[in-house]
Amino acid sequence: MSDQRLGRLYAVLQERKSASADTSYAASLYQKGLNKILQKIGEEASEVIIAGKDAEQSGNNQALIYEMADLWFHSLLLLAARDITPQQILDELERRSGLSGLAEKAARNLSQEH
Ligand SMILES: N=c1c2ncn([C@@H]3O[C@H](COP(=O)(O)OP(=O)(O)OP(=O)(O)O)[C@@H](O)[C@H]3O)c2ncn1[C@@H]1O[C@H](COP(=O)(O)O)[C@@H](O)[C@H]1O
Repeated sequence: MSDQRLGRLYAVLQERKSASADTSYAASLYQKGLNKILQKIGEEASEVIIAGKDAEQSGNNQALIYEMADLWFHSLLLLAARDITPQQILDELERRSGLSGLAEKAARNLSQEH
């Protein structure tokens, strides 16, 4: 299943914390700091939006798949930088399963009022 592959990539990204920025893209971003990683996520999210609109117009999803992979990669890098495991995100999604998105949103709004 794909989440095993995400887990393997996450493990590589953890290892890259001690790698040289000259040989590792992940290491180069860690060394630039969290703000740089967050900036990359913003850029990749913008590229996903553009690719999503293009996919709707052209009927071709290829560029959207490519840009989404970049966004997932940089999101995994952020998780690794903060020592959050992919499993913790899957657990949060699991916690929400069986609950309508509308009901979940109502519960969120209630908890923000308190
Ligand atoms: N899956 C990826 C992956 N996806 C995207 N990218 C990089 O993410 C960058 C995003 O694209 P941009 O167009 O924004 O790149 P850019 O213009 O070079 O970036 P900036 O100079 O603007 O920062 C590119 O440099 C891609 O190579 C990735 N880099 C590495 N991996 C994997 O991560 C692991 C660790 O990689 P290293 O740290 O490089 O060893 C390896 O298993 C790699 O396969």
